[in-house]
Amino acid sequence: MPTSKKKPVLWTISGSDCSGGAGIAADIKTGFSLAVEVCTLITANTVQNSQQVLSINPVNIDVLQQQVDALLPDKPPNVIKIGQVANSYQLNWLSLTLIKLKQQVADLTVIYDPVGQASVGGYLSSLTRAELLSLLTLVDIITPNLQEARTLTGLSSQASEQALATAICQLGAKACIIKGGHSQKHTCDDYCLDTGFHYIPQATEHSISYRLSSHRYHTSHSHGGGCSFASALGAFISQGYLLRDAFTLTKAFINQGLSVYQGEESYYGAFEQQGWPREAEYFPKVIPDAETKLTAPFASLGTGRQDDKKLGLYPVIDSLAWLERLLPLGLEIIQLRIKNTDPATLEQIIIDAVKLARSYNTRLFINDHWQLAIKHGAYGVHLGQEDLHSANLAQIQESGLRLGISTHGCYEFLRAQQLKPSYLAIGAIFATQTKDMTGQIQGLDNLSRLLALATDIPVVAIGGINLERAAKVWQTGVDSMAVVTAITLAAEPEQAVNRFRQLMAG
Ligand SMILES: Cc1ncc(COP(=O)(O)OP(=O)(O)O)c(N)n1
Ligand SMILES: Cc1ncsc1CCOP(=O)(O)O
Ligand SMILES: [Mg+2]
Repeated sequence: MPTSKKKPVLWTISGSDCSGGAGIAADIKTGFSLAVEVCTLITANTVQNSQQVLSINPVNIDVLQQQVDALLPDKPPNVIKIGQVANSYQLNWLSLTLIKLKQQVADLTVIYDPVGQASVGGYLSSLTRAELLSLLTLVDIITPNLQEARTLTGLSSQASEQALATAICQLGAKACIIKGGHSQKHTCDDYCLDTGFHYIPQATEHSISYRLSSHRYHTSHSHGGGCSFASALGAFISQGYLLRDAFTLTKAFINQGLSVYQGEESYYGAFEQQGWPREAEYFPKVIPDAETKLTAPFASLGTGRQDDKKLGLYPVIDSLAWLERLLPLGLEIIQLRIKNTDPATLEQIIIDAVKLARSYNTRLFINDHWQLAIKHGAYGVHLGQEDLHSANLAQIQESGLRLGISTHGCYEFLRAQQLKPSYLAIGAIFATQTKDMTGQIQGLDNLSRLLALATDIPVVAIGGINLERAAKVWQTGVDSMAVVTAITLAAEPEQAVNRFRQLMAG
C-alpha cells in the first residue's frame, strides 16, 4: 500500500462518450472515486446518447503522441487502461507506444477492455478481429464480457468461461477476466484466469483461476459499467493489490454502484461510482475450486467477534522451552510453530506440549502438523493457504479440533470464511523478518477493511506486530494479535508479554 500522499496514476486511452456514461467519463469518475489520478488520452470524440451512437470522430495519432510526450516525464503511468481504439492507425500507433512504454516504465500494467460494440447499439471501432488480436501480446489483463470473448476467440456460445479465457490467454494476454453481466443466469458470475500476471507458474501448475459470484442487480443505471470495471481494476492494481484482490474489490465496487437505483425503467442512466467498497453486502461470494471440500463448522473458541471477551495475546513459539517459560504467565492461547525438525523429535515435542498446555488450561494450536495435532489431542491446528491443499479438513473437523487459517487479503479472507474455521488470521500486517511475506503486506487500512467483512469468526492479526505498533493494531477491533519476535527476541520476554496484555486490556 502506498505511504506517500502522491496518488497512483492511471492513463486511460479511450473514447469520450458525450452522454457521460461510458468511456473517458466513466474512467475519470471511477479514478476519482478510488483515489487514483486519471490522465486522459482521448481516441475518439463520439456523438452518442442513451439510444444510439451517431458518430465516432477519431482523434489524430499526432495528438495522442503529443499527449504521451507531455505526460510521460510528468505523470508516468502505473496502469494504462485501454478502451475504444477507433481505427488501424491508432492500433498501430498504440502497439508501438506500448512496446516503448513497457521499456521505459517499471512495473507498468496494461489493461484492455475490448469495447467493439456500444451498449446503446452501434460499433465503436472499425477494427477487424485479426487487427485487435495483434494488441493482445502487449496486454497484461483483458476484461471482455461473454460476447466480446466469443468474438475474440471465434468460439461458440456453448464454450465455457474457462475455455474462452484459456483461448484468449493463448492469444497473448497474461490474464483474462470474463464478465458474466450479460449472461442469462440469475447470478452474475465473473471468471478470472491468470497465466502469469501475478501468478508465477510452478512446474506442476501453469495457471490459476478465480471465480466470483454475485446476486444480479436489476437496474437501468448501468451505462459505463464495463468501462468502470476495467478502470476500477486498474485503480486497485495501481494501489498494490494482487489480481485476486483487485478482482474481488472491483466486483464489490460494481455491485455497490449497481445497487444505487434498483428496478428497470426506460431511462438508461450512467453507472454510479460510489467510492471504496467497504460493506460486506457488496462483496461477491468466492466459488470454491473443485478440490475444496466444505465441512460442517469447526468447533468454536468459545468467544466470537460479537462477544465482549476477546482472545487477547497469541504468542507463537517454536520450542518446549518457550512453552515452559510463557505458560505460567496465564495465556488464553498459544501456538507451537516448529519447522524442520526430524519426525520422531517433533512427535515427542507435540506430546509434551499438549500435556503442558492442558495443565495450564491454555488453548494450544499446532502449526502445520495436523495429523500429529489430531493424534495427540491438541486444542487446535493452524493451517496456511498452501497447507489447506494437503490437509484433510473433514478429519480435523470430525476430531473436534479447532482450526485457524491464514489469509492475505480479501479474496482469501472471503474464501476461508466459507470453511467456517474457529478463527481467521490476517497477515502480514507489517514487514516481518520471521517469514517471507513479499507482496502480502496488508497494512492497518487493509486490516480495518477486512474486519468490516468479518462474520462472528474471531480474527487474529499477525506479522511485524511489536509493542510500538500494537496499540494501532488493537484499535482496529481485531480479536487477537499473534506475535513471534516481539516476544522471543525481547530482552525480557515475560515483561513484553505483560506489556502486550496491559495494552490489550485497556
Ligand atoms: C496465527 C497465525 N497466523 C498465520 C500463520 C502463518 O501460517 P502459514 O501461512 O501456514 O505459515 P507458517 O507459519 O506455516 O510458515 C501462523 N502460523 N499463525
Ligand atoms: C508466521 C507468520 N505469518 C504471517 S507473518 C508471520 C511471522 C510473524 O512473526 P513476527 O511477529 O516476528 O513478525
Ligand atoms: Mg503453515
